[in-house]
Amino acid sequence: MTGKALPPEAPPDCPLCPRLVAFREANEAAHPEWFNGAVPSFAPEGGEEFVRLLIIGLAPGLQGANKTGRPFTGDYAGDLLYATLIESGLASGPYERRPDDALTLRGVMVTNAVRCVPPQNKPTAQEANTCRGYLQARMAALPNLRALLCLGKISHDSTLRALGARVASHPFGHEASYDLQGPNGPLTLVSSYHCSRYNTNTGVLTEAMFDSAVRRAKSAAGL
Ligand SMILES: O=c1cc[nH]c(=O)[nH]1
Repeated sequence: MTGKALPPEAPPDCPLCPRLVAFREANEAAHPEWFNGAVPSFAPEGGEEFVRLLIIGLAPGLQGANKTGRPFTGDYAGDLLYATLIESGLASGPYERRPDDALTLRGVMVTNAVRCVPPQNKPTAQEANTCRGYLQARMAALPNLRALLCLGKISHDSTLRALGARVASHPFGHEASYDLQGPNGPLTLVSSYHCSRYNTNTGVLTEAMFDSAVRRAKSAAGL
């Protein structure tokens, strides 16, 4: 943690993680037309007060959210995430891999544990710690938040720490679910294997498994 209170959204040119700033600058030089910044959370229709479920990914993909500026937009993980949200009634299409595609979320916000793209898709523990202040502020700014869906172990662990809960007492697992205290009242945390192409290609996560985790989180959120 930085020790300093952070706002719910990072400025696009957030300076907190030197390695991520250097990576951003290299990406900017190579692809000036890309977004190349800390990616803001994707809010539902109606805004923050309508958010009952917060979906927390790992970090922007280089050619996905880092390019388009919207979480999970433009890469395989987003294809699966947004198709599943549409199927379960938590979003309305079309999802077309671009931020102006008119996709709308219903009662759900999508964010990331780390807001800037990391090299090789792997944030360091220090980067997750530093970015956690934004996640804490993000949760605190959602007055009607009831449930969290954490995609992958890094998101799961970072979210537990953001809530002041012990990681060792709340092990990660697919559809692991814990009742915790959030900044604005009780929260149910549901975890899922990350919806990455790697996990679906290797059979770690099937579409049916992902759908089931999303529906569990939807139900916990009362949506
Ligand atoms: O975790 C992820 C993966 C892809 N895109 C994101 O925004 N987050």
